[in-house]
This record gives sequence, C-alpha cells and structure tokens, in this order.
Amino acid sequence: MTQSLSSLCWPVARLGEALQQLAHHSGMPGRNVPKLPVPEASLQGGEQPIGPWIESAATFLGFEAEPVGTRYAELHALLHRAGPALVQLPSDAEPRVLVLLGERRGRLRLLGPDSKVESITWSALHDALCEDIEAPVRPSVETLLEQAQVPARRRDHVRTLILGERLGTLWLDVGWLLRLPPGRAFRTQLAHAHVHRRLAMLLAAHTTQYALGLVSWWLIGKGLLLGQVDRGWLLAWAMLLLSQVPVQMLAQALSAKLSIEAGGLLKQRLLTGALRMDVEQVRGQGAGQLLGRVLEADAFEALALNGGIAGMLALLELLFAVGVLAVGVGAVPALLLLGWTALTLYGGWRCIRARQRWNDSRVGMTNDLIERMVGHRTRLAQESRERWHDGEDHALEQYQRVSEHLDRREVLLTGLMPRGWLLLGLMGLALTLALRGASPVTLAIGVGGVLLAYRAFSRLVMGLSALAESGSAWKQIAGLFHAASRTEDAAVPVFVRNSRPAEGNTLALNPRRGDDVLLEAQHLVFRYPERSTPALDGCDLRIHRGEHVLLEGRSGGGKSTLGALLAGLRQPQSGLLLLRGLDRRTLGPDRWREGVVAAPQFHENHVFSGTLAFNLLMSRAWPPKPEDLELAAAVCEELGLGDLLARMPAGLMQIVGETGWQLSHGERSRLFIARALIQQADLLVLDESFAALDPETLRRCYQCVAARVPSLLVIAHP
Ligand SMILES: Nc1ncnc2c1ncn2[C@@H]1O[C@H](COP(=O)(O)OP(=O)(O)OP(=O)(O)O)[C@@H](O)[C@H]1O
Repeated sequence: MTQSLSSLCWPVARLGEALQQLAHHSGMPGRNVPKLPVPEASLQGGEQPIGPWIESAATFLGFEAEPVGTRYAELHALLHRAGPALVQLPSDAEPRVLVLLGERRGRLRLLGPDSKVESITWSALHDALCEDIEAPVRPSVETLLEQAQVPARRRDHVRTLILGERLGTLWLDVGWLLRLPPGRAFRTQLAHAHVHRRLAMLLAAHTTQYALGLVSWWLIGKGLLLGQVDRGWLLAWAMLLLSQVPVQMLAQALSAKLSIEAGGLLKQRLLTGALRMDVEQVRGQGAGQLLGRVLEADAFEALALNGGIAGMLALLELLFAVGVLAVGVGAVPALLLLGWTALTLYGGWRCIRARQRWNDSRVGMTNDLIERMVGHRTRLAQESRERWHDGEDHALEQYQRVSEHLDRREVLLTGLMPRGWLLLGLMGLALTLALRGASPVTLAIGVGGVLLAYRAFSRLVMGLSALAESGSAWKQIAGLFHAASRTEDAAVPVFVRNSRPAEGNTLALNPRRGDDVLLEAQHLVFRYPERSTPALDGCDLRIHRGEHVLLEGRSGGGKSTLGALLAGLRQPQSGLLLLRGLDRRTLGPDRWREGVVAAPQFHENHVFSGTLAFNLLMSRAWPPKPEDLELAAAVCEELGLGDLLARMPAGLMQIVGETGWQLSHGERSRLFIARALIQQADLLVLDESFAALDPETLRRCYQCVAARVPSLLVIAHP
C-alpha cells in the first residue's frame, strides 16, 4: 500500500468521528454526538470485527451503514459508485478504514483524518484492497507476461485482464455504504437525491424552450406583417428554431431522470413501509386490501409523476400565454385566462374527489370478491346456496352510480375546459379588439396567445386526470408510505457479543441461581387499541437463565399477549421489561431479538411460498451457507421431520406454502418450532406450539427444544 493511502486511514478510535464527517460531507443530516467511543477490544484488531459497531453506530446517528462486498471482477464498478462509504483495507493488525466520499472526474475522493480531501486513482485503492489475494498468483502472472513477451506499454492492461480471469469469482468484503434510512422524511430524501435541483433545471429548460419558441414566432410574425422578411430574418428565425432542439432534448432527459429518481425513492419508501407496518394494522386487513395496495403503488408512481410534471409544465405554459395576452392585447383576455385556469383547477379538484369515491367503491368490491374467493371452501360447507349472492346487487348499483358521476366530471374536465377556453378566449379577444381597435399585429398576437393557452389547457386536463387517478391510488398506499417513518429505537452502539451460555449449561434443566436473572417484567400493562380493559394489567414475571417455565391460564387471559411483549413484538404501555438487566430501548430491536425469540400461535404464524429451507432459515442471510443448511436439516431430524424431508423430492429445497407442498397441521407446528430454534436465542417463547402434536411427537419435540435452548417459556392450556 502506498504511503499516501496509509496516511489517509482513520485510526479505529476515531471511527465515530469518521462516520459523522462522512455524513456531513455527503449532505446527510443526522444526530450530532461529540464522542462515540469504540470498544477497546477492536482497537488492536483481529479480536472482534468492527462491522457490528459501525452498523449500530450509524443507526444511532440516524443513517444506515450497509455492509457491501463484491466479486473481484466487479470491484472496479463498485468503487466507482461506492461513495459515501467506509472502506476497510485488509490488515492483520488494527483495522484500517478509509473514508470514501465518492468519485469526481475519474478519481476517488477520500477524506483523511486531518479533515483534508485527497483524490487518488481508483487503481490505487483497488491494489490496496486486493494486494493479499493477488499476491499468491502474481509471480505466475509475471512469468506468463515474460514468456509471452508482452510489450512493456501493454503489460499493465494484460496483467489486469489475466488477474481478472484468474481471481474474478473471489469475494471481497469492501466496507459499508452510508445512506439515509428509507424511513427519513421524504423531503429530506428528495433533497439528498438533489431532486429539487433537477426539478428547477427542468423548469428552467422548459422556460427557455418556450421563450425561444415565442421569440422565434414573434420574429417571423413581425417580419411578415411589416414586410421585412429577408434572408437575415429567416436565418435568425431558423437559428432560434434549431436552438430549441438541444433544449428540448435536455428537458426530456431531465424529466426521465427525475421520474426514475423520484420513483426509485418512492418504491424504496413503500417497501420499507410494508415491512414496518403495525402488526395490528396488518391483521385488521384482508388479503384483498393488501393486494390492492401493492397494485396501487405502481399506479401511483406512474400517474403522480407523469401527471405532476405534465400539470406543472402546462401551468408554466399558461403563464407564458397570460404574459403574451397581457402585453400584446390587454388586461381583459389575460384576466379571462387566469379565471378559466382557476375554474379548470377547481374542476380538477372535483374530479379528484369523484375518482376517490369511485375507487373506494371499486376497492370495496374487490376486497369483497377476494374475501369470498379465499373463504370459498368455508362457504360451500357452511352456507346455503341461496345466500351466496346476498348483497351483490346493492354493491353493483352503488358502483354504477359513482362510476356515472365520475364519467360526468371527467367529460366536463377533459372535454369542456380546453374547448370552452377557445370559445371564451376568442370572444374576449374579439371584444377587446372591437373596443380598442384592431391592428394586424395585435390580432396575430392575440390569436397566438389564445392558441398557446388552448394547448396548455389540453395538457393541464391530462395532467389533472392523471393526478386524480394518482390521488385515489395514494389513499390506498398512504398507510404504507407513513409506516416507513415509524422508527425503531436505535440502540447505544456497543459490540454485540452473542452471550450464549457455555455448552454444558444449555442441557441443564432449571439450574436456577438467584442472581442469574435473564428476563424480568414488572407491572406490565398492555391494552389493545379501542379496548376499554387492558389485556394485561400489572403483570410480574422473572425468568432465570436455564429455567423452563410453563405458562397456563384461561382462554383469553392474555398469555399470547404476554408472549408478544416478551419477544418485543408489542410494546407495553407501562411497566418495566428487562433482558439481562437492560431495557429494549438500550439494547435496540436487533439485540432484543437475539435474546428472546417467539414462535407465535398457529394462526399468527405463516408458511411463506418458497423453499422449506427459506422458511426455516428466515433469520439467516440468504442464500444460506452450507452450515446453515446442515443446522436446518439437523433440527428437522430432531423434531421428527426427517421422514418428511426424505419424502420431499427436493428435500430442503422443496417449495412449500399455499402454492407448494401443503404441510399438515403438525408438520407446520414443527416448522414453526424449528424456525424459532434456529435463531438460537437465550429465551424461546413457544405459544401453544405443541398443541397439534401427538404425545410421542410432543415428547420428542420437547427433548429437542430442551437440548437446544437455554431458557424456555411454554404457553399452553391447562
Ligand atoms: N388485536 C386485538 N385487538 C383487541 N383485542 C385483542 C386483540 N388481540 C387479542 N385481543 C384480546 O385480548 C385478550 C387476550 O388475548 P390473548 O390472545 O393474549 O389471550 P390468550 O390467553 O393467549 O388466549 P388463548 O388461550 O385463547 O389463546 C382476549 O380477550 C383477546 O380477545
């Protein structure tokens, strides 16, 4: 590694500062913390990886640090688009970290520990990252270059190609990309992606285009009317027309880029929202509503962006038309145009409302239909044939009524408003010219202004129609959009050390020691929304390391609710809940999940349409490592699913779920137990997980669970 690159490495003790400076230079607003201590254990290097600290520190500061790696062959491409990022160079001693701001003019910009920005070639960083993996093959490559007598000037290029061929598939951990969390305020995201700047450039490009168009027509019109058209005038006119071409191309490129960027941010946000939605909210919705949301998300993106841009440009064009009429003809036609614009906007607003009502009715019908399809088998068995179509006519009538209302509004908007203006504008023009006397120039300008506005109105109503459609789509996805900003508590960054008990302890049943409290709940209170009485009121519980607890109680007594609170799936309204003496806010959601895992009750647990391995290894990185697959197979075997695996043609890779192999009730229960066991938490909460098992299988499963988890809470009926 070159000396200059060494001097740009940040000492590990100052990594917190490096993160904050990187965020500051990249224009990412975040929490300002004077000192973020890095644990001692990492300072010497080797003993603990710095990744978990960097990731939790970034979350604490309000960013996201995503670990990133690549194959050797793709390193070049990654480095070009990596900034802002922390890059970790290979080292046996203290970790060496570079702060990469990004690329400018083919060179990479690095922020040094002295706060100075240096630029280096990408190959310098490439060499520093790859020197360890290249070292073993370099001598043979050099020999090959000698033997092939590759000329000196081509050696670097040929060497790169040969190394690429030989090492191309090797994996390299590069570092961490820093970015704003998708749940940050959307305007912050837009500002960070420079969408505002692009929008301003788009407006400027269109303004220039309109201005060039107007000047060119003014030039030729004036020349013709005054009889001055000669080669010079025509040349000037042609030059003006020609100069519109690049401006128009620029505007189109900007518009496309704007759509892609804003659309990408929106998709990211909706996806985050989908994963952060409140459990109760999701449970309260049918499959139809959820499906509707997914479909509407696409519609919203296309319509809102296209409609918004088209509407904005149409308004810009209308402003030009107002200017032309005011300056060229007089105040009356300009005021008429302003009034008609306001009326059109009002019509657009009414249209948006009408479409929302229509959409509500349509979505209602779709939900109903999907609900009937999903519950078809139940209806066949439980409902008499005569009642199958109850209420359908009423829903259809209602739908027809709102559809007709919407049609009327849309015809008024798209049909009447542009043509109405043509009539009104020409009448206003005629009146003004009749009162003030007409000159050919004024007449030409007036007609030009009216036609310009007519074209703008045609665009405006199209934009408003698209916005109306996007408005009703928005109603469906607003919940998802807002759910993205639900924040999980960011933990104080400390190193995560998986504190599993020593192997001997895991098998020992109930080695209770008074001071070894794993989980403690004091006076927990939890009330479901809109319920007057709490499901849990003043609940106390203490589970020691190694303890196996059986929780029994009457149906509806709050056992599952308690299980969900302990696993962090729900938050108590009051009371204290501590895991190894720390609350959830301090530990953060990830570390809490590492401590306590629940297998929820049957109806709350889901088999995803995918491979059995995916369903088992949901807590692990995907694709799975060979040892993960071995663990999954071993747990299945211990839970008595070995026969099932042997019967499945694709074994662990068998597709299960709604559209695949239909697992029996007992098999599903054991899949849910296995999924929870594989997470290897300190405490496992099993909510009626044994209920569907025969006594022999139950005994076998309990033995497996008891051997694999340190502490256990089993919820069951007496
Ligand atoms: N989402 C919800 N909204 C409102 N009330 C709820 C909700 N979920 C559960 N409840 C109510 O809270 C109470 C406790 O429910 P919980 O599922 O915790 O009981 P349980 O002891 O596990 O019952 P069971 O043994 O029948 O499974 C019940 O009265 C239940 O109807």
